Amino acid sequence: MSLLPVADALQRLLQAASAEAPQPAERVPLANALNRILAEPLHCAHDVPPWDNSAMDGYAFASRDLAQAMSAGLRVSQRITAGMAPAPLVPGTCARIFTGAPIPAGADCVEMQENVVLEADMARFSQAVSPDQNVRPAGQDIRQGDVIMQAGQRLRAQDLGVIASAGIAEVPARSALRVAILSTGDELVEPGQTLGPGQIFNSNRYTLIGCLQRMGQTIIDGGILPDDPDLTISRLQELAEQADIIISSGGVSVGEADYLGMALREHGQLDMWKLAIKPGKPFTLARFADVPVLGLPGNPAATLVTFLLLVRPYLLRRLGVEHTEPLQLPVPAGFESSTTGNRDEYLRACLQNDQVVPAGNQSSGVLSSASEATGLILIPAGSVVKLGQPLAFFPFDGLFQ
Ligand SMILES: Nc1nc2c(c(=O)[nH]1)N[C@H]1C(S)=C(S)[C@@H](COP(=O)(O)OP(=O)(O)OC[C@H]3O[C@@H](n4cnc5c(N)ncnc54)[C@H](O)[C@@H]3O)O[C@H]1N2
Ligand code: MOO
Repeated sequence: MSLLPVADALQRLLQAASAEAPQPAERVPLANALNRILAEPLHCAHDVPPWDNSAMDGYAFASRDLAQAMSAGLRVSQRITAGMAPAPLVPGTCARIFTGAPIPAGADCVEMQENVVLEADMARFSQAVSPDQNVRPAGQDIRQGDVIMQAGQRLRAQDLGVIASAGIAEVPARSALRVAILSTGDELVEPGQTLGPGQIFNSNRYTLIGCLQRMGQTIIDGGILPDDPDLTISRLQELAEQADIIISSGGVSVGEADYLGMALREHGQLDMWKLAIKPGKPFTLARFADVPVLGLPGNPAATLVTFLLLVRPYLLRRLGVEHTEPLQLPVPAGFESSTTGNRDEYLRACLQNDQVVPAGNQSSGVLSSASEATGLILIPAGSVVKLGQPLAFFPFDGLFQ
């Protein structure tokens, strides 16, 4: 059976996500909206800033009075601080003004105080100022009626600031997806318990919790599923009643105890299985009781890599995000590799002297190298790596968002 190229798998995942009903929108106070995804575009009801204001602490005046300002000086007729509504400027005078304060009617520029000599109430300017100098015009940042952000935008700190500057207190955001996570395997015990013979600690559960928490989604804990065909079906049924999506780890390869994959193939609808990706080959997309199931391979590095490269874009698209590609930068290879594989290989990698190098042991069963790493690098199927050759580097910071 040939392996599905990663690009095709991704396209199918995104299509499957787009085909689901849009996630409902809810109103979220701006202070709680970090990382939320806008459900509708936002319009600005006001000019930002709302009025012309000073960019400097200094003196506001009419530029036609410049010659007088530089010879005899201009009388200071008023003092304007930020937050005031100033009276119109008395013709032939200037106004003491501070950064952010409104420009009075009749003034069209501001000279900074460092270039002004003050004698009694007369301000004499030591250099020329042009019209509009040091004036921040109304609407310089945002114009009334402008769309400030599009639907599908994930809100970053600076976005919250922009929305606040437009006076918007609550935003329409996509509600969180209810994501069930299910760990499979008789060998698993939870950290904190005692390991018996043949047992290992469940690490994938925590990797997935971290990934989903970082994305702000609601986690339904499906616990550890023993290797039992009937229990597999009943647990999938239970979770399908509560969740929008089920993400499992393990049990999707070809072993005789890989009951999860069997249940999906025999009692659900299989969409895809076996991709040209390393680690992560047995990644499975299926539906069970009409709920999408994303079956991640159990090897801990495969769970991490397939979540970041396949599940994350799927979830983002479910939340209405159009551009789901992670940040990728070309970085020269600090190593060579002459072996070629038939799968796109994602190595856990570190940056070293402006080059990328593999981090530690790259076995699919080894996770500590992912902790050492700062991102993933891609070695496309069928290619070798030459020293200095640019490789696609995916920083974890871009992959976890
Ligand atoms: N004959 C073949 N064997 C395997 C193939 C194959 O093509 N033919 N593919 C290999 C690849 S590639 C992968 S990846 C794994 C994936 O197998 P499963 O998804 O069925 O995963 P399991 O067999 O259940 O577990 C694999 C491995 O991972 C450990 N594991 C599972 N869950 C957890 C967890 N929650 N926390 C920590 N570790 C976990 C498990 O103990 C196994 O060591 O199949 C290969 N085999
Ligand atoms: O697909 Mo797997 O190569 O062992 O992770």
